[in-house]
Amino acid sequence: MLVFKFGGASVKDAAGVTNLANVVKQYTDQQLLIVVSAMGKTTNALEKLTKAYMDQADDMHDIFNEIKEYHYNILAGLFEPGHPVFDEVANTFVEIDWAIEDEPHDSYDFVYDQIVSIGELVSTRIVNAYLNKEGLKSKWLDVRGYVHTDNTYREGIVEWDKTKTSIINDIPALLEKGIIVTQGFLGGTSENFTTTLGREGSDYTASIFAACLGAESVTAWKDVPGILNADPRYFADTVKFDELSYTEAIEMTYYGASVIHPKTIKPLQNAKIPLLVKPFTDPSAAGTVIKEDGHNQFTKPVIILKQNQVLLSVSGKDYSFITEDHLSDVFRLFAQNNVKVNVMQTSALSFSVCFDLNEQRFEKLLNGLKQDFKVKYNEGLMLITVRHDGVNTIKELTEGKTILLEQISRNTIQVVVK
Ligand SMILES: Nc1ncnc2c1ncn2[C@@H]1O[C@H](COP(=O)(O)OP(=O)(O)O)[C@@H](O)[C@H]1O
Ligand SMILES: N[C@@H](CC(=O)OP(=O)(O)O)C(=O)O
Repeated sequence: MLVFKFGGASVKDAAGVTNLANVVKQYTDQQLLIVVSAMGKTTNALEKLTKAYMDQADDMHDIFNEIKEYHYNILAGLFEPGHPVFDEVANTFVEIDWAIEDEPHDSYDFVYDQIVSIGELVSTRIVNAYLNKEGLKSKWLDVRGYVHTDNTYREGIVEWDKTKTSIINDIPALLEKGIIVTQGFLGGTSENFTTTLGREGSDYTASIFAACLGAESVTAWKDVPGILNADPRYFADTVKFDELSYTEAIEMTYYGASVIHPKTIKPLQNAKIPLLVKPFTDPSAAGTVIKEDGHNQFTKPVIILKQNQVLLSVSGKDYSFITEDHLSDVFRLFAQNNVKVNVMQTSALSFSVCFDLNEQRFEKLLNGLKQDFKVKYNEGLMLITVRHDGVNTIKELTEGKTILLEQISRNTIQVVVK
């Protein structure tokens, strides 16, 4: 059996959904499980809605109406009026109406997951209905009953044993009957609350299903020809990798290559399942194959840019040396607030850490750190990572910029710049 993952870009409009169905039609001789993300930039819009609701902002209903409007336009491009999918989508949106009628709950991350998850619940309703309309036998599956997580909202940790048991118990028999369409990015807790797996986590969902089912391969259908040496949004002369090893792919995604979610590769590597990254605009193209013996050929350095970084330095209030005790206090606060470190550096009197900005978590982290340390920080920075022979590339990329932190290892150069 095959696992397909279609991301937001592939289903951003009615033409995208039609294209998805055309791709799927080429694989009707195979058992298929299809993981779908929210349409276009819906997750960003739902994040905005969550913030507006938590702040009880005046534009809360306008933001929500825009999200509904966007989906109803796509529906209108795909179905005749009166098709049952209109009601299915409306009923799914009603869950947000109910949620935002009440006073905001204390936990931002909990509310976030209950609201933001609607993006995938709606997109999969639309895709599933369209596949059926096109004569492809498919079934909508609520992923929250299969991908079980703990209750770390916005970053659900998958409970693998329980997840594997649920998937193996039901999915093979369902696949015998037809295609399965399910939501990426979502999980469910033991109390039946919705969690999300971290932004762009739908790739990870595909890998979870593939690993549990022993799939032949996973294909992530993207708006790029495959994995390139750099993000084509920022660099003109990119080259595509025909093959990559799991290890190189893990390193690239760990440093922030946003084409694949960082948690995706490991389960596939453990189960020896190849990951294909292919363009949804040209389904017969080879794309990139990530596999155990994937041959890494670096004709150009790999470049990874991470925007919206914070560089924070802590030092003792009494100018004392930074000791292991201090570091353990600092790391405890990072772990408690779910802030992941991208780069760190220690000197005698201070400890510097670079991480992605998440406003709510950052505020809590700062409050904690300020109890015991002097804290300085810069926001709005960029982390540049260059791998494989990147000395000249890093020089070019940092020209005219202020370097605030630099770290060099055998294969990798990282700089934080303003
Ligand atoms: N090294 C890279 N190779 C290819 N694409 C990359 C790379 N780094 C970043 N990207 C970006 O990743 C995007 C595709 O990933 P993503 O947007 O997460 O896809 P989707 O959400 O549709 O699954 C591309 O449009 C591209 O801008
Ligand atoms: N919709 C979620 C999950 C996801 O993976 O999306 P995409 O496949 O479009 O990156 C997000 O935007 O974070």
